[in-house]
Amino acid sequence: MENQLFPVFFKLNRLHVLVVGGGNIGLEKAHAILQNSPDSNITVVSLDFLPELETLVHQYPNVELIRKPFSCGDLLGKDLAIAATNNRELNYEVWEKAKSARVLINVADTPELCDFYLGSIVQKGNLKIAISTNGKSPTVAKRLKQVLQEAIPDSLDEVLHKLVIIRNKLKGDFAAKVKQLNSITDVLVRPEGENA
Ligand SMILES: C[C@@]1(CC(=O)O)C2=NC(=C\c3[nH]c(c(CCC(=O)O)c3CC(=O)O)Cc3[nH]c(c(CC(=O)O)c3CCC(=O)O)/C=C3\N/C(=C\2)[C@@H](CCC(=O)O)[C@]3(C)CC(=O)O)/[C@H]1CCC(=O)O
Ligand SMILES: NC(=O)c1ccc[n+]([C@@H]2O[C@H](COP(=O)([O-])OP(=O)(O)OC[C@H]3O[C@@H](n4cnc5c(N)ncnc54)[C@H](O)[C@@H]3O)[C@@H](O)[C@H]2O)c1
Repeated sequence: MENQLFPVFFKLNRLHVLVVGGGNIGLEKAHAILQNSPDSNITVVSLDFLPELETLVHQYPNVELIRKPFSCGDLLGKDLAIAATNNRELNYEVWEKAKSARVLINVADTPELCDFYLGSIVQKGNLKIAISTNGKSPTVAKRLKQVLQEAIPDSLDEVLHKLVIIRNKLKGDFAAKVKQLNSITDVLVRPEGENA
């Protein structure tokens, strides 16, 4: 198997993310997280911050910026960390400290050190699709996201809403419900032109 990554969907309003570095990459990662999870708890520790990061704080109350050099105490109480400074040795040090604190870490300039990658994300209402190229080409991940964003009809969210109603109305045991739900949604995978 080429890509052995296992995608998960974090509830970041219940977790706390540390970002070390308030430059371009720190901003990009914080922004990507907040686009998806606006209630994320994020602490950014950095010597200085891009003005865009300072603006983000006003928009997202659960984001805090702390102007200081990184120290291992910054990892206390954090669940995930992103090392995004412009100093490779320092990013390595953040990685070492995160590993001893058992905090999962993404080191933006060193994929080999990453416990997890951020994905390129398609959003259609309740539907979310995360794309990874196994770290090979984030640009291709971004392009594929654009293709899928266009290709998936907005009406799919209505389908999801209707299925919640149907799911709650179905009678019978678990197996019977699964059977009915599969039969109702069969149309989604039936080749075009084929009748039921
Ligand atoms: C998906 C996305 C999520 C996000 O960050 O939000 C993401 N990168 C995005 C964009 C992007 N990043 C880069 C470019 C420039 C062109 C290019 O290199 O392609 C572009 C494109 C652009 O900005 O247009 C440069 C880059 N990225 C990494 C390195 C280091 C290296 O590879 O060594 C370097 C080189 C630095 C240098 O050369 O100095 C590493 C990683 N970037 C990942 C994710 C992880 C792998 C994901 C996967 O498995 O595919 C991984 C491994 C770790 C991580 O960061 O989590 C986001 C798409 C946003 C969207 O969907 O719109
Ligand atoms: N994963 C990705 O998507 C990706 C994409 C492009 C670049 N990169 C890599 O990411 C790295 C960061 O790039 P950038 O453009 O964000 O750099 P940048 O210069 O814009 O930002 C670096 C930040 O690190 C902070 N910093 C420096 N020393 C610190 C310390 N001791 N404690 C706390 N903060 C400190 C600085 O204050 C600054 O805010 C580069 O090595 C680059 O190669 C990764």
